[in-house]
Amino acid sequence: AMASISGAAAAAPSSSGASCGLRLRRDHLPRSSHFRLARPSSITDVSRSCSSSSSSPPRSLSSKQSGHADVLAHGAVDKDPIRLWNRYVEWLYQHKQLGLFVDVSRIGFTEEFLRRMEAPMGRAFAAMRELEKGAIANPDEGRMVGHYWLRNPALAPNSFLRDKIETTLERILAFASDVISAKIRPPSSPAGRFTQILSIGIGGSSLGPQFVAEALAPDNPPLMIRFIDNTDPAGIDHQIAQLGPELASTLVIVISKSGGTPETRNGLLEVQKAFRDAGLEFSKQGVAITQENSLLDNTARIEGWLARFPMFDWVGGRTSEMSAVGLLPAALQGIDIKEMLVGAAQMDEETRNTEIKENPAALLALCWYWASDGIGSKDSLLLLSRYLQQLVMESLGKEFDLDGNRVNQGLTVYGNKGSTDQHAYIQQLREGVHNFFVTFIEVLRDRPPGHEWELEPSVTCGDYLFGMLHGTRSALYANDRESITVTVQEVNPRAVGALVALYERAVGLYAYLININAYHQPGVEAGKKAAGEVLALQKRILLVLNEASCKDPAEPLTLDQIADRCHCPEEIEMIYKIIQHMAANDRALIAEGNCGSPRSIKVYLGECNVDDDMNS
Ligand SMILES: O=P(O)(O)OC[C@H]1O[C@H](O)[C@H](O)[C@@H](O)[C@@H]1O
Repeated sequence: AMASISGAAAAAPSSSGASCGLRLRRDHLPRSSHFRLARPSSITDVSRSCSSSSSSPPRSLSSKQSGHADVLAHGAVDKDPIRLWNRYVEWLYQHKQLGLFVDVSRIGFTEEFLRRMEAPMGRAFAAMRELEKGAIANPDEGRMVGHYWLRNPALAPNSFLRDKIETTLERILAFASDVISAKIRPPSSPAGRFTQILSIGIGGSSLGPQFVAEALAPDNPPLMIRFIDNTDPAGIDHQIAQLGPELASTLVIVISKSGGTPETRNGLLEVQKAFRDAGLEFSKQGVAITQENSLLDNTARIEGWLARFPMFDWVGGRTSEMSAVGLLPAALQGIDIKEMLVGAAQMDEETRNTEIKENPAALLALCWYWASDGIGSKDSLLLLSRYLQQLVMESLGKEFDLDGNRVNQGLTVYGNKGSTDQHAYIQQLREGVHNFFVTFIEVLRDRPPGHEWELEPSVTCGDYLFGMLHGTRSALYANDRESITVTVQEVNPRAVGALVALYERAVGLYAYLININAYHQPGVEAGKKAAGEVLALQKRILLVLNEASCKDPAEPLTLDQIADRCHCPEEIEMIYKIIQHMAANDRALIAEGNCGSPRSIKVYLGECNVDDDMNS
């Protein structure tokens, strides 16, 4: 199998037999540094199955931004095949134990660039060493950053943390084994065992498990997993409907580091209702993964759920794949989680190397720096791009640097898999806006041994995928589009662990190069806060409408009147949107007039609510 990533400045990984793409985009040149950026965006493309390769489209530059044209057009790349081959051989990185290769030869960095980067890279290595020793590497949240300890507990800064990591891992293994062997079983399952997992979580509490399930779960896992990672009622209903009577055999894993994320809470409440409706006892089938004493943890404890596993303050959501968040669901699907940890630990070891050429994460970080954007994709690695999207964009997309300067940093990541991208957006990558770089994730073994067959003389389905990846790589390069290629032998737990560790480290090093905090996400809060305000406004609207509807006769209100009585005339557009949404969902609210002419609308409630429970 193979995978590919395409883009201009950054890169992303993917795993076995399919292709997947990611794209990294930098919308602003790093003002904090004196290094010139080649291109402001990137794509990752990973491919593994016979169906494809992928990447995503680069950011288009406005005419104003095209002032960067001089930067973007930093020259045609070297196309002399023999010089390129020499460059390939000179820069090819190989991790012997892991069978993993990184090829940066198609990124056109120069010797001079590397010399200039030596000192900043040295500082990044030093900062990373401090981080691993337990420094407060996430300064404004005052937290340590300890995901590297998860795969090597001996590195944890004290024995208390070490014990916690080790005990949690033992508990995960024991619990998974007991569930699989039906020692732990649901009370009223016809199958007499758990056969399904329903995972409820969002962001870092879902993307890693989704990626790993897609990449590594066997075709017939001991427990099948499905995900609720949104607050979309139709999506939730769909998952529950698909489970049908198997709800009685479903282990529900609720994952939230904070334990208070509204989407996750909503998913839990919806699923608990489905359990009640089916006459099932949720607590006998529920598991929580969250920080100790969070709202979720307390709920699970008070309700006596089947099990609780900890998340640690010092592990960020987007780097939690090797914590209970990623390991418990994986173990329950029969995935060898110890192998994942070994792969990650081996990659960690290698990415501590201060010799840049021997450090694949440093190579990636430098390429991102040079090109400043990237993407990748594949089939079993399909979800790698989405996983990396959060890892890269939530870590690197920052308004301010560590010194408080406004820098508006970031790399945009998108991607898909294999030839899928070939048939979608490669056209633009090769010929359109030139502000990206691509990362191909190549998987050498495209089918398990004994299953190969030639669908035409001398050619397998996997050969096609291979041809598509390398054809795309060449065709892009011929048009000056740079790429990185990460190659793994096959998609197995060790390789997936290694890829996760590789990209975690590359993000960490790159963040130091551009002097930003990769471990906080202040920008995420703004949207959450605004969402809360929308819900509060909806409650106020309902109170105002109720008051008017209780008059005799009921008094229909225009949007202006509602806004006025809510004391927020500036929110009139949001009031219109809220009423439109409630009317579309038959919420006891009657809107007369034409939605296309909002000023004509008059609204009242179907009935006056005198018992005042709307106030509660
Ligand atoms: O795990 P939780 O606390 O529920 O958080 C889930 C997600 O919430 C926010 O969106 C954060 O920005 C993410 O980093 C996090 O992964």
